[in-house]
Amino acid sequence: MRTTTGIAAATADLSKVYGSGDTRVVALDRVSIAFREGEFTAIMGPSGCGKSTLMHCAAGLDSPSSGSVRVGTTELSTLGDRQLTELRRDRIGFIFQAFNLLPTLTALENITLPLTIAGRRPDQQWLDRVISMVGLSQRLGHRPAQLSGGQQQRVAVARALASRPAIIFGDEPTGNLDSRSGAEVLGFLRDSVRELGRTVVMVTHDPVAAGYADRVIFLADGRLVDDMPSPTPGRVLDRMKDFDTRSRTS
Ligand SMILES: Nc1ncnc2c1ncn2[C@@H]1O[C@H](COP(=O)(O)OP(=O)(O)OP(=O)(O)O)[C@@H](O)[C@H]1O
Repeated sequence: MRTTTGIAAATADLSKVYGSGDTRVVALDRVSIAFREGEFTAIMGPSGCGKSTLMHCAAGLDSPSSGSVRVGTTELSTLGDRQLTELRRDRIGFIFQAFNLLPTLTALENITLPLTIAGRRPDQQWLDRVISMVGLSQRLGHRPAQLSGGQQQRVAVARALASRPAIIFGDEPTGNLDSRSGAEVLGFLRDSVRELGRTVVMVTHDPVAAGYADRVIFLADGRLVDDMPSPTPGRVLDRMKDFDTRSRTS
């Protein structure tokens, strides 16, 4: 689904504060960022800088303390719990570090589970395209225990794509994979953007993973501090080293 704005999701002055008094933590401090349609963005920054919080707020999994989030043209604060659940189900795909597959279901059943729960019929042509893109056509009857870690994450990628979501969020999607399987999954995420026209936003610690993205945004102490187009692993690594140097000298 194309919006008229060309923006798949955006935050404006998004802040998130956890706790109060001595335990108060400002996880996000007035972050304004737009994720453009058809773009693959990586979110990076030192541990605890707010990457996961940004992703969770942008995906409607967590609510802002102040500021706003929209997905497409929908302002999330205008939605009730049920509408928010439906928006997540219908318009957002998720891929986590843990594959989160149901062990008793086959690969195909796992892929179509969100659609089954929503009572929707899969768009068969789209599903076939997704399954062949991730190379699972010969494994559809296997259960997760009969698949390698890389294959299980491919099932999770196909599951995230099955409903043709406007935007896919990945939280360290290659964190549990060896480098070869990780490279495959990153290649599929890139193909989801290039070939299937999706929008992908991924949190990662890995400069090599970020090198697959079209753009890397960097957070530090809850603030957006840099925005790098056409990243390479080398440039991302240099930027990350810069954070290390500053935190040692400050
Ligand atoms: N539920 C919570 N309650 C209190 N503080 C929290 C909560 N979730 C996150 N925080 C704090 O907010 C800050 C940002 O956390 P977040 O998980 O977004 O960082 P991150 O950049 O994803 O970290 P990492 O790279 O280590 O996963 C951290 O200081 C964290 O301790």
